[in-house]
Amino acid sequence: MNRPELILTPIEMKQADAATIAAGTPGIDLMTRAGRAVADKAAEMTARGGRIVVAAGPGNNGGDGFVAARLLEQQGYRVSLGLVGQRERLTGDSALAAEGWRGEIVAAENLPFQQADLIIDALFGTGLTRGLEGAARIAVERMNMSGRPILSVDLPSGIDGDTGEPLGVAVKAAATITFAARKPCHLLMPGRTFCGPVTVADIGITPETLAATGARIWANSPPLWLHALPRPGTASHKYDRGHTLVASGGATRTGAARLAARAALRIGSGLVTVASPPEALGVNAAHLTAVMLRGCDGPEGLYAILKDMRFNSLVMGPALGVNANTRAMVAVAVNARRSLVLDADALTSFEGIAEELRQVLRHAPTVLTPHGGEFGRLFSGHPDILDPPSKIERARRAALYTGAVVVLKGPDTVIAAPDGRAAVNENGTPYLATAGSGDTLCGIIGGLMAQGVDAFEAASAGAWIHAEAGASFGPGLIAEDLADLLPNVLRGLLT
Ligand SMILES: NC(=O)C1=CN([C@@H]2O[C@H](COP(=O)(O)OP(=O)(O)OC[C@H]3O[C@@H](n4cnc5c(N)ncnc54)[C@H](OP(=O)(O)O)[C@@H]3O)[C@@H](O)[C@H]2O)[C@H](O)CC1
Ligand SMILES: [K+]
Repeated sequence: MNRPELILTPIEMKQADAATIAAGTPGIDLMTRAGRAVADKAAEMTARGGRIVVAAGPGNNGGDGFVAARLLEQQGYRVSLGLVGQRERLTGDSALAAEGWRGEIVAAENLPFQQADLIIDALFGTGLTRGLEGAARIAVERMNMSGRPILSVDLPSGIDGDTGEPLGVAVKAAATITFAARKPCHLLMPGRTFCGPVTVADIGITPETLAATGARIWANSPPLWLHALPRPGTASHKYDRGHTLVASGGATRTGAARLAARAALRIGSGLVTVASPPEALGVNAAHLTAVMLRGCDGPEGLYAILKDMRFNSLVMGPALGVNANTRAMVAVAVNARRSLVLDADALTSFEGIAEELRQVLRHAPTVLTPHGGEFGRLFSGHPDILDPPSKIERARRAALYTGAVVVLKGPDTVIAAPDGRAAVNENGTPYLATAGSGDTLCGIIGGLMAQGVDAFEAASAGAWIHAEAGASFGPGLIAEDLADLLPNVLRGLLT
């Protein structure tokens, strides 16, 4: 199986860079390999003899641009190069790289972008510290307005490598070539949409060196969790595959729990039961077949059900109601020490009192699945959690604070564990933004935990599988479809 794909933050990348140099590879060699990779990619995108316009910045990103410019000219391209800043101010490896460029150097904002067959954006990479102003800003605006394809070196200039946020104006690239590993901005929104397809070039920094930085962010894909997915043995009994309990809302709010329950069953939970308020038993019974049904009158009812130790995984929140009753049910669930997924109303019931939730959560493996709005409500009054500009950091801090795995949903769903591990999902589809989609996701995660999958792997696998199912259907998707798309996704993973 492939290795999980490690994502490096700009700081970690600099550490890996420095460690490689300290181990004997000169920095200019790394830059030359990086520049060669850029030139190869540019040549792939442009017919021989075409016109390539390179915009170089004052740091090493610009150095990569100088190397690429030289190599492309040697290959017969007509290359123009422009610089932001003074040639004499270049230092270190980028000064060395600039020495290899014998052509003219113009001011970057005056480059003939309109006439380019390809623009190479080598203005700023991982060293960007603030929004672009002056000549750099004008150069980026002109590049974007030219309508010509742009290849960004490392990342689109103007995008923050850590967060994926534009710090002002930013390059809209047709493609991006990065080095050694992807950075968070290549996966997180909106950065991902500025990059175009991203190629990772090997410049001789080993996977061991990357890992030695202590990097703990991964692209969420099967190599991260496939080993943990349950595979029933020939002697498996349904009780070996766990029993998921899903709490239903009142008589007019029962659909969400059934969506979660069906997904839990499809993902392989041996048994699934909906715990329904007495007044909703009729409507739930009318719609359930393989999923079982139990009457459950609030916290006391739940306490009674959970005396049966075979219920090993609970899903609570979808349409459960935002109130003290829900809070009390969460407390009962947590005290029963079963695996727990809390979503929607089970989170919003703790609006502004995340401390109360944190107190109860210490007891059991728990996954919280908020979308951005629920996250903001739950942690209102916690600027330390809500304010970091990186979505990964926000999810991590929430995980650390609550002791739970946090799935912060969106087109770039981030899954974070209290120990600092984080995964970023990127296989979703906008069609998943539909009513009931989240209910299905928490059913999938609960169903995986019922089968003994650890919280972080269950949440990561659940987010990926859910997105894959949605993407496989595409236009017209409704939440009712999702559970029945799971077998096909599972077949692809397990056979
Ligand atoms: N990672 C690797 O293994 C390799 C990476 N390479 C390339 O190097 C860049 C990172 O290079 P670095 O020099 O650290 O950073 P940048 O080139 O991105 O930018 C730094 C310079 O830009 C100035 N700066 C920053 N923000 C702005 C701004 N908004 N406006 C104007 N100037 C700005 C900064 O100056 P300060 O004033 O902030 O001090 C620097 O002068 C990486 O992205 C790769 O492309 C290697 O070539 C190969 C190995
Ligand atoms: K760039």
